[in-house]
Amino acid sequence: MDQLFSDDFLERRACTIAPGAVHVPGWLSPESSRWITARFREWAAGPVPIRAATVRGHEMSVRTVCLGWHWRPYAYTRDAVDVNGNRVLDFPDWMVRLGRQAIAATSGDPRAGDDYTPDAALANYYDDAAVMGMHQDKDEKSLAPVVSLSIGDACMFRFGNTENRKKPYRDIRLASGDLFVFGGPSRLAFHGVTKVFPGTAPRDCGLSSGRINITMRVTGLTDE
Ligand SMILES: O=C(O)CCC(=O)C(=O)O
Ligand SMILES: [Fe+2]
Repeated sequence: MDQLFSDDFLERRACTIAPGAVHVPGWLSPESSRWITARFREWAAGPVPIRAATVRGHEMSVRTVCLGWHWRPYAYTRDAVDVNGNRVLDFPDWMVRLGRQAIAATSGDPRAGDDYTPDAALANYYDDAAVMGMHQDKDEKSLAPVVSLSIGDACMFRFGNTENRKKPYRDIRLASGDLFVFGGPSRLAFHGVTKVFPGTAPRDCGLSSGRINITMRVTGLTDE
């Protein structure tokens, strides 16, 4: 039994999508997923409530609450100047540890995550109709990897190239519990979510409908 769930087993399940981009299906246990979903509900309540960011005059279909630093198109600030002016919640220590484990799990080197210290997270909620257009995560000054966790309904995640929104790209189904890390040559790859698959959330993940996605980042910013 121990053998079945050894690190080796998990490493073999990691799938490289592009250089520096790795997908690990089912990385989070149902118990961890439920616990994170409960935290997400707390974050969504404030001090900065979850909101749809406005991009070029249009509200996004995805709603987002931030930790550590508040993201708005296209800058990070400590205070949510486009919502209610409140300071966002601190970046939790447990999430730093989880981020380090994610880097270790996707690199195959148990020490690879030791220096990884994410300081911002975007926690997104997708309802049945929500999508996210192709974009780069490029408001960070650091090129440290982005760690992405998904809980709830599955989605189609489009992972593209670093040049433009067009082909070549790969469509990957991200399901509840999946980990996706993109760094190195893939750090500035365009990516987006083209579809959520309603009714696909496992019963034991803590979320009965919709999809939570959390991306951890290293902003490279300091308070002046
Ligand atoms: O929902 C996802 O899987 C991706 C989210 C994303 O790209 C972002 O928040 O920048
Ligand atoms: Fe992104």
